[in-house]
Amino acid sequence: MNNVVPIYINSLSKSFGNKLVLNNLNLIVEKPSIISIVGNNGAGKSVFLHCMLNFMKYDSGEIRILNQNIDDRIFLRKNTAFVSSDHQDYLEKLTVEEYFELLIDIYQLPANQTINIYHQLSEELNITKELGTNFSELSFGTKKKVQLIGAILYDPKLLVCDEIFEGLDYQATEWVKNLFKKRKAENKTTLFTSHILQHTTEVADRLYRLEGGRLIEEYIN
Ligand SMILES: Nc1ncnc2c1ncn2[C@@H]1O[C@H](COP(=O)(O)OP(=O)(O)OP(=O)(O)O)[C@@H](O)[C@H]1O
Repeated sequence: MNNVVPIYINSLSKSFGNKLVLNNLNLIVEKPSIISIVGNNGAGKSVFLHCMLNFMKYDSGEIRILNQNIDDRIFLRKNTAFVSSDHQDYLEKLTVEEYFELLIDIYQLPANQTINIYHQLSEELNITKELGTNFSELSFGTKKKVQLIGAILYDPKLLVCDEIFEGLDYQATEWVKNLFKKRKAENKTTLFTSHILQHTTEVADRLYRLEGGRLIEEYIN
């Protein structure tokens, strides 16, 4: 029996000064699935994802990912991946290939096999020419592709993507949707934010709107 709850968030609050961004927000994802969050600019989607993955401090609430409290940051980093909407500070000065090599070391992945996989994925996503380029010099969409490939290499149980479809071409968009579905078939959870409702409704099992600092479930036809 699978008792692992991918996401459990109870009464999460976060403010900046006197500006309350997350207001007793709750989210329970009880089984591997594809979850989407939409919301207006400034609604708090990115702040929510950063708190959830312990990249940002929050004021109060309880967050458990895959049954573990997020204070266990090593567990969190091993079992989750974050594809940010624009940059990843620690990546900026690495080339794409250096980043993938670093992941092989950190996650103790089988080197030859993983090198073959990232070359294959780089071809599929049309970024082979960028393997020697510094992350900071890549285009918006390419940065997302690189982070996605990095995530696939260590195959986390929870993949979190911020504004994933923005900046991706048609082919990459379809590729990402297939990736999310494949992950679900393998009992892994994906949570993504997006402004593009069409992609959201095509792929998500559950859709939430972040509004007034809380998540409100919307129904997908
Ligand atoms: N480090 C920070 N310091 C102060 N305010 C912040 C900080 N980060 C975010 N905010 C504020 O929190 C609110 C939510 O921002 P957030 O980036 O989470 O919105 P979002 O829903 O992701 O928006 P978008 O769709 O435009 O990306 C905004 O009002 C923003 O100005």
